[in-house]
Amino acid sequence: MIQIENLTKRYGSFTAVDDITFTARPGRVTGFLGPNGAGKSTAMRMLVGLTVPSSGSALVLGRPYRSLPTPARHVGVMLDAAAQHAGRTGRETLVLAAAMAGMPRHAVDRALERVGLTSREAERRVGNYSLGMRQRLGLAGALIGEPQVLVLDEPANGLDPAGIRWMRGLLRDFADQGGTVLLSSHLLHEVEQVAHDIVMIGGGRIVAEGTQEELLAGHGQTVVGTPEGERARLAAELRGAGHQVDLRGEDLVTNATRAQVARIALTAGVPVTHLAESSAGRLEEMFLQLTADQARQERTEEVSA
Ligand SMILES: Nc1ncnc2c1ncn2[C@@H]1O[C@H](COP(=O)(O)OP(=O)(O)OP(=O)(O)O)[C@@H](O)[C@H]1O
Repeated sequence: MIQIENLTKRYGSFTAVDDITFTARPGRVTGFLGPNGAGKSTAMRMLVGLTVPSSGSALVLGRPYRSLPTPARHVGVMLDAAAQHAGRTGRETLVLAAAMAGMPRHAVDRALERVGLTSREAERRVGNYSLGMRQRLGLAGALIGEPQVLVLDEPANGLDPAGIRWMRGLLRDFADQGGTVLLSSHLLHEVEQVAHDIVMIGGGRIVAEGTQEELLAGHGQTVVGTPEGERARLAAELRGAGHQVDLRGEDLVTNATRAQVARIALTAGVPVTHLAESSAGRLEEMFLQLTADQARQERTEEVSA
């Protein structure tokens, strides 16, 4: 179990992680999803005691990570697979990790086998590994202490499609055996494929949270186009009839069905220029919006720099 409560990190006047609260439960894979710069890595670093929070708390198995005795026996962590010592072989890297975790040497062979690195590959220097091999080695290091919890930052980075499928299976199996998995990703489809629960973060804040079914299901939304001058009136009529309404750019998006919208618009005498069922789920729309916002912000920062 991972419990994050009101966790915040400020760098000067900039808030990288802004008052986030969520729980990652045993037996489930929790996907921590957000565009680049959303605050995922900062939150994970706070979780494992590498960055000091400005406020709030992060507990793993009911305790701060730093107070766990032999943390690697409880929590497997992979934050930056590219940061491994390039001069060591894969096996040496794992022998060290096993020693630090107080695990016997045969744990190394078991970990190599679990991540699909051959003994021959394990004898090569990490500096000569592909990014995908480094990810496998990083995961082997995280698994070496037979932990109940995994904290993985972008674990699928650099893996080919077969590797991604393999990783998905491994993480699902880990959760099926009662483990807790928290993994971050900036790719919605990657998270969709593996996570039972999703926490979506943008600009340091949680913008959506729930089970995959709750968040990814099409929510029966209808997209309505009306002339600009009529939009507010139709929104008010829809809200008056108990429907939810969002104004998104030129469109009005509502949870009312097309038939309900048509009836209400007709009664109110509001012209409708188009009326369609939303093809994307709520999460996908929010995610695209977040990514677009982030890109806009980066462009603005570049211009003002
Ligand atoms: N030490 C630091 N000092 C100042 N700002 C920082 C520091 N670390 C992170 N940030 C900023 O905090 C924000 C969140 O960064 P973070 O690395 O947590 O995002 P992320 O969601 O993991 O993104 P990515 O997918 O690109 O790794 C970014 O704007 C980043 O520039």
